[in-house]
Amino acid sequence: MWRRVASLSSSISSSFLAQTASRLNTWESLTTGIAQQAKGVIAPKEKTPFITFFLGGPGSGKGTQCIKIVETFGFAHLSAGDLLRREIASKSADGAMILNTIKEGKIVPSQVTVKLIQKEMELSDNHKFLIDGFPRTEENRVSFERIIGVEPNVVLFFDCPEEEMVKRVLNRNEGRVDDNLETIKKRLTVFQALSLPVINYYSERGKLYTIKAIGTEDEIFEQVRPIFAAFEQTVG
Ligand SMILES: Nc1ncnc2c1ncn2[C@@H]1O[C@H](COP(=O)(O)OP(=O)(O)O)[C@@H](O)[C@H]1O
Ligand SMILES: Nc1ccn([C@@H]2O[C@H](COP(=O)(O)OP(=O)(O)O)[C@@H](O)[C@H]2O)c(=O)n1
Ligand SMILES: [Mg+2]
Repeated sequence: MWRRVASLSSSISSSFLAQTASRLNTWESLTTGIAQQAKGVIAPKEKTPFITFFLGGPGSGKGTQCIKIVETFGFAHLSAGDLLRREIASKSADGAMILNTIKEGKIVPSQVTVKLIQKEMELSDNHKFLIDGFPRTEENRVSFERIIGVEPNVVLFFDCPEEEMVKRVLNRNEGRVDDNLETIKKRLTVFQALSLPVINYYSERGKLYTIKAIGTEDEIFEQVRPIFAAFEQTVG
């Protein structure tokens, strides 16, 4: 189980800690754990999380490359879109709202998406995360930082011409309600207006790696692989 502990990370939010602690049953068990570690009774097991955001327009190949990174480097893959679609399928209270938002090519309120990501991170045994299709807006970005309390280590941007993205999405064949020309056009507008500012934000902070997302899947992976290979020693 991936855990972050206050004494090991001052940046973690109190709500995240509280929820983590409740999964460990009580605050007492958490603080006892910290005390034991401090005394060297047990070796610390917690690893600092390593967070990667995969950004890019619809059909730019984010999900495809995530699968390759999982296979090669053992990351956990959290697709924001998949988590939202799972919520629709589970007929949860937010399901109808999420479905309408996706059909319209708009962005689901950040609170909803971040909570789903948070739950997956907490349940994961892994400490290395590929967060795919998130953050898609500045609101997404700020909400993640506020609720999860951490920033990404690395951000990848899959830069793909619109024409190619449209072609790929129309051929995707996964039965998605948003893989039609009308919704794709809306999604591309949303991407330009709301997602590009997030990409620029990470570029200004020196965290962005731009991938030329044209070519075969393997050719694109040859751009992606060295980024992760370079971090492999430090990530663990
Ligand atoms: N390099 C590529 N060349 C051609 N088609 C691709 C490439 N990478 C992915 N695809 C296909 O394009 C579609 C969209 O890819 P996907 O990984 O789902 O993109 P995203 O998650 O960015 O929307 C899928 O059908 C996928 O198989
Ligand atoms: N951070 C996110 C990610 C996806 N979504 C919604 O889910 C849809 C599908 O996202 P996705 O990541 O599966 O899409 P692709 O880029 O893989 O085509 C988006 O168009 C949004 O409607 C969202 O609202 N917020
Ligand atoms: Mg995808």
